Amino acid sequence: MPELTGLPALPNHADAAVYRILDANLDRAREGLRVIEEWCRFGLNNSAQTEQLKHLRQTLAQWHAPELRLCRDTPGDPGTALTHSQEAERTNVTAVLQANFCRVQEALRALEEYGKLYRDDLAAGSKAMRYQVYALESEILGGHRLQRLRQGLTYLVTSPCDRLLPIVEAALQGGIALVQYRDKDTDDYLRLELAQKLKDLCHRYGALFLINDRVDLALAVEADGVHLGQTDLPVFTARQLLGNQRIIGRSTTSPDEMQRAIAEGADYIGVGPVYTTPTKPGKAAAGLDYVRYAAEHATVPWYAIGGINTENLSEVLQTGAERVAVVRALIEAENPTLIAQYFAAQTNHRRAFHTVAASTG
Ligand SMILES: Cc1ncc(COP(=O)(O)OP(=O)(O)O)c(N)n1
Ligand SMILES: Cc1ncsc1CCOP(=O)(O)O
Ligand SMILES: [Mg+2]
Repeated sequence: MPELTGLPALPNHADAAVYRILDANLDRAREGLRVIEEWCRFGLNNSAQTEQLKHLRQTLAQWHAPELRLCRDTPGDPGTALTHSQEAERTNVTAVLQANFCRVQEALRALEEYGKLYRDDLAAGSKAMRYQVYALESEILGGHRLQRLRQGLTYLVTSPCDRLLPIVEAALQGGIALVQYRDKDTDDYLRLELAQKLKDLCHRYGALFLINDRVDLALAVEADGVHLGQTDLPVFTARQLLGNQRIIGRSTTSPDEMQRAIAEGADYIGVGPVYTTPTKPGKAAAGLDYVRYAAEHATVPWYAIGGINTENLSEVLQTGAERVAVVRALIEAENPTLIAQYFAAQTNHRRAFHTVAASTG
């Protein structure tokens, strides 16, 4: 590599290619940071995060030396014509943020690796910056997670079936806000693979993705959280493993369990089974009385669950629920999109009713 002092000699072909890689990735990282910065500034009104992102962009600009720009050859770059079909699919702010965090991290990794052939300080600086961006991602999307949890009204809990991915995608197209991967019997290596695919799918639609029972799997696939029953890990232990940025849900079947789950720091609770259900054989129904109790006493988001379908949904909503979780109603539906749309419309309508009722006293 040429000396960096004064005007550089023209680099040979391999060096020029490295310079072009560095040039392209410095631009890519800065552009991605700018997209994220705009949300911190105008969407979150968070001046500390906005400043941090601006500082990162300025550091990248300082690294962008003239000799790197000089090697740019945009018309001769075969990559400029390539677009990924998912680039066009940005259905909401979360999807935009996720895509841009990913873009920045990839660019920083390329800068770190190719930077080693250019300047050690650029390589080391890119590595340090990548860790800062990971931390920012969990801060921004983590806070965002709880916000999205509060907004989400419809929850699909999966059960094993041959066409799980297309069924979940169809439900997401109908507006499902959360998906929980629940599968008790499959081998772990297959669960890991499927969980990863489901997470990618959910995130493409801006839905939250949680894992049933298994904190280790949730960590492995970087899920948005876990759902734990009364005999699963304690919320406190899961919190130690998952930190504050991920969602922890807890099943409850009685007022005592509800109060304990809230005191232990669950971010949301399942309330049910409202009706007996073959999905949880042998489990007694907690009934509509418990739904009524939740409507009056729950201080965290809560999902009515258990035996809920299009026929009894209005009864559950009229008893006070505004969020519902279902397995069979969607997994066994002939048209999961239509059913999901129905659930989304009814729960939205109910929330609007509750909002008006609260504002008029
Ligand atoms: C949203 C939601 N609520 C309740 C449950 C039930 O959890 P659990 O009691 O641990 O039973 P399993 O689902 O593990 O059989 C849930 N999964 N999701
Ligand atoms: C997992 C779970 N926890 C309480 S009820 C239930 C199953 C709900 O399944 P379905 O919606 O098919 O009745
Ligand atoms: Mg469980």
